[in-house]
Amino acid sequence: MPPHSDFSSLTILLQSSQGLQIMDCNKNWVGVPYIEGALIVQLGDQVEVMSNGIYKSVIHRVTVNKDVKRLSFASLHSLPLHKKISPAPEVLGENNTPAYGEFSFNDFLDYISSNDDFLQQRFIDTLKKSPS
Ligand SMILES: O=C(O)CCC(=O)C(=O)O
Ligand SMILES: [Fe+2]
Repeated sequence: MPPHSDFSSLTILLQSSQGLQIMDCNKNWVGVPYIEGALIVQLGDQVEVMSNGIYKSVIHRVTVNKDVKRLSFASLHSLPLHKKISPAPEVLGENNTPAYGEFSFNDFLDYISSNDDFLQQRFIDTLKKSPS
């Protein structure tokens, strides 16, 4: 699975073997260790926007190999389809400046269905008021 962040608020994941990798703050790929029965919890784009970037949605990818069969169960938890999501006023700084525009899950679906290269540009980057 190519690099992406999840559109959700929270993703809860169970993997049957190693394969998930996350990108660290130095843009290096780090393997998530396989621990039998462990649930992996990832923050998604909705939390990054609601927290005005205090919490980052994790960029991740999955690698497999021909020798080991791998199953994963990903449960993505999201706000309702048309609910508008924007930075919470409580977390805005002194300047009261949101770093992201508002969006709904429906806006995300429109974006990926009308952009063939949606894996090249993350949806959340289109919401940022200034490039990072
Ligand atoms: O298979 C995995 O470990 C991750 C799956 C995933 O990233 C996703 O479903 O969004
Ligand atoms: Fe994912």
